[in-house]
Amino acid sequence: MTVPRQSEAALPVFAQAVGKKYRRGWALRETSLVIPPNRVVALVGPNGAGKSTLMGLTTGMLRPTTGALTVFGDQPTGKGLHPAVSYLAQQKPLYRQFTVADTLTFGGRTNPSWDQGYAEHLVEQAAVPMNARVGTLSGGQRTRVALALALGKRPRLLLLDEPLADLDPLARETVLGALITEARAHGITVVLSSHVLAELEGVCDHLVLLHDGQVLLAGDVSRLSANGMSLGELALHHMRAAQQGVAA
Ligand SMILES: Nc1ncnc2c1ncn2[C@@H]1O[C@H](COP(=O)(O)OP(=O)(O)OP(=O)(O)O)[C@@H](O)[C@H]1O
Repeated sequence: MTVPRQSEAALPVFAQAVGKKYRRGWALRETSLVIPPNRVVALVGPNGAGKSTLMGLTTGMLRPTTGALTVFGDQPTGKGLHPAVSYLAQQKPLYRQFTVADTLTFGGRTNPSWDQGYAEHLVEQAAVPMNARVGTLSGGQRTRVALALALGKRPRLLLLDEPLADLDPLARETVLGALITEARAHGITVVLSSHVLAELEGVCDHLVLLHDGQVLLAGDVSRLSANGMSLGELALHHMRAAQQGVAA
């Protein structure tokens, strides 16, 4: 896959034959992948497929063993996130002793592109009290604060590693709805990893399916599912076929 250098700068993620080897073996092998702009991407695959590893390479927390990966044309340095990228880990690491207001102030101090008004608006929209300590919030409220922190940076790429795992079904629907509205309104590319395929249905328009450290399927859902399969059906069909060792 050859992409001119200039175009690479427009791509949220561009991976060329990327491999990542841990002591126990290869977590990702020869992975070539383009994540185009303005997509809401479902990053799916069975346990151990390499999803978190791909996220780690994109944030720069991990370095590739082989190949190269760029984020808007830049190789992640490992010295903090790319200025255009926000990352929300599953554990949503927030300071429990901080109030919500303190958390947003912290966001402002650590991000040059911080939009305080926008972050406050997102917290207010979620009806989370500004003066509440983070440690006293419910899982759903913490997720909304973590999202406000991630979006307040005004990222062009938002990485979410199983962000909804600790939410009840209603809160999942609300949080996803709010997230997608923001992403579409502001042209943010979102990469969402989840095992709950049903919740990605109607939300994600692009699919990256990993299996055993390799890309099994990647592309816009409308193009991949020519026979009308939903995103969930498509992913399950290919995962089953890969598990049985047959071509889908
Ligand atoms: N720090 C590490 N050291 C050694 N092996 C690791 C490390 N992190 C991940 N692995 C291995 O790399 C492979 C891919 O792991 P990864 O966490 O990227 O998968 P995943 O798709 O995110 O899985 P899950 O859906 O279970 O979270 C697995 O075999 C895992 O055991």
